[in-house]
Amino acid sequence: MTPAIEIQRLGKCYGALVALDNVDLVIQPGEFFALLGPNGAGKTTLISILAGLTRASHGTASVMGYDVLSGYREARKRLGVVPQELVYDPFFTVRETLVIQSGYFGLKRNDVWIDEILHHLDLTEKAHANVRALSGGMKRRLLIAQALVHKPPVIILDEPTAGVDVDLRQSLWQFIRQLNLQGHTIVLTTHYLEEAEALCNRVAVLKQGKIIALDSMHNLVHSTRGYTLEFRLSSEKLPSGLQAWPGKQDGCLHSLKIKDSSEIETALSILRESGIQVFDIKLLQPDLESVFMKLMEADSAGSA
Ligand SMILES: Nc1ncnc2c1ncn2[C@@H]1O[C@H](COP(=O)(O)OP(=O)(O)OP(=O)(O)O)[C@@H](O)[C@H]1O
Repeated sequence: MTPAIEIQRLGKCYGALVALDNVDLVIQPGEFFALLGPNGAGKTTLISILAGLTRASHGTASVMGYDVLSGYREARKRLGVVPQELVYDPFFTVRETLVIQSGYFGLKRNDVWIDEILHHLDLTEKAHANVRALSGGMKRRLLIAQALVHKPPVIILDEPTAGVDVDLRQSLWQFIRQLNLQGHTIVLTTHYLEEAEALCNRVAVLKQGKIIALDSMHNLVHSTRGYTLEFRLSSEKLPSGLQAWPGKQDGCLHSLKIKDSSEIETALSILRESGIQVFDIKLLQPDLESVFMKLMEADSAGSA
């Protein structure tokens, strides 16, 4: 099967700064893929190279088998990119913007699809409004609509929900999920890790231009073994039986790392016997955020 995206030994330098450092990555058709990383990791640079907006210093990148340089037009036709920055032409209405964008891809009769996108992005009522009169969140929705006018098989969303309210986020994700179920490949960058965790099947974590983790979402989230038992006590001091357990403390709020359910039992019986009152108790499962934080810490320790 031709990969949706194939990147080999891709590098990008801005003077002495290495923004991408020999990145290899293959994303298969139909994947819902998360490209994560802290600010400045190189996500937008990678996306710009795929969209033909930035030239790589070395290496190759292709979209649905078309090289982004030598097969630029074919690659671009198959890719829809929602950019992070709000860029728009203030002189047109929402609908005109989408008709013009369709024209770039040689699509003359695209009204039915444009209506459908406007509906899903809750922009139908704004179809005839001038773009400059839209709120920030609506402008972002229009960017998403623009990226979808040519029904590209591969869709890259760079921080699509920044500044978008909760209601719209839900309907936006529903729409993107539906596109994914219809076979579109989705690549998402976001700093909302719970969104990535809920939506994506596979994930790459970039840091300083390098991929430091690449796995299925399930494997990555469960790569951290164990749970955290969090409880609020009547005392700042833990009973002596628990003092040597790994964990941390913030006043009367204590978090203990535990391996399995038998340790929950042990911890609770030690607390009961000590006579210290327990006000609140929670068992926290590992999530993408905790794994991400760990990866960042481990990598900094390794590179220090
Ligand atoms: N045009 C440019 N000139 C010089 N340096 C650049 C340029 N574009 C990006 N960089 C640098 O390249 C590195 C990667 O930036 P990039 O925007 O790709 O990161 P990012 O992962 O998208 O970050 P964010 O999450 O903040 O959007 C950063 O150190 C950035 O300062």
